[in-house]
Amino acid sequence: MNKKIGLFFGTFNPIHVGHLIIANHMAEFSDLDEVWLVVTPHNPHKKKSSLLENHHRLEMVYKACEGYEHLSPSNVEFGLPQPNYTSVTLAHLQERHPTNRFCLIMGEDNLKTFHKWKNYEVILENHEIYVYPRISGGKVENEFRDHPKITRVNAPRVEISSTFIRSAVQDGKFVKPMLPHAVWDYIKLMNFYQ
Ligand SMILES: Nc1ncnc2c1ncn2[C@@H]1O[C@H](COP(=O)(O)OP(=O)(O)OP(=O)(O)O)[C@@H](O)[C@H]1O
Ligand SMILES: O=C(O)c1ccc[n+]([C@@H]2O[C@H](COP(=O)([O-])O)[C@@H](O)[C@H]2O)c1
Repeated sequence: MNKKIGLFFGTFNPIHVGHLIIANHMAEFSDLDEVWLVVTPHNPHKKKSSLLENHHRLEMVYKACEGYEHLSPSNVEFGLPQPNYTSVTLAHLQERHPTNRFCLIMGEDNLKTFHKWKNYEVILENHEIYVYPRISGGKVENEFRDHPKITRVNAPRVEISSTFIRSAVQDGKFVKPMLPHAVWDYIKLMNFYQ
């Protein structure tokens, strides 16, 4: 069956409620059939230090998606060259699942730097992008304004970050409401970010 899949890429170190609210909103309130949360081993624009191992980040995404029928974790980038360029991953997925239509889900912050991504023109030629609002500085390039392949989805803004959570856990703070329950329990059990 032809499915329209939204790909929500991230390092998810760890996945938090902000991510989950966006993924669920996209699955429920857009024309996407499913949302896949793709765990990225190495974002080309970020340093790899202080990252938990891939399988731990994936495990947390698994736990977060439990009970959400339309959300699935994906480890597709684990087997691809690093750093992980999204254009490479998209080409790989399209070849593996030729009948699916893959769209990118990104926050407005990422759209502002999208012109610096490798082969961004090719991505836009072959895929739609669903953008949700995020508070951030800078401006969206003119070429991406009113672009026929870019759709804005008015998802709620929840400004939580993984960086904040890592630093709070290290300081012994109780930040359980910012994380899916099972993710908080796993972080505590494994003594992550201490
Ligand atoms: N609170 C949030 N609401 C909506 N989108 C978010 C939120 N936090 C992160 N994102 C988006 O989710 C994707 C994955 O984010 P990522 O895993 O880098 O999380 P992060 O919280 O931004 O992490 P870090 O603080 O470690 O940089 C990115 O596209 C990012 O813009
Ligand atoms: O392909 C690129 O050139 C590229 C450049 C920057 C970021 N990305 C991807 O965008 C995703 C979200 O990035 P981030 O930093 O907001 O978590 C992450 O999975 C990265 O691999 C991809």
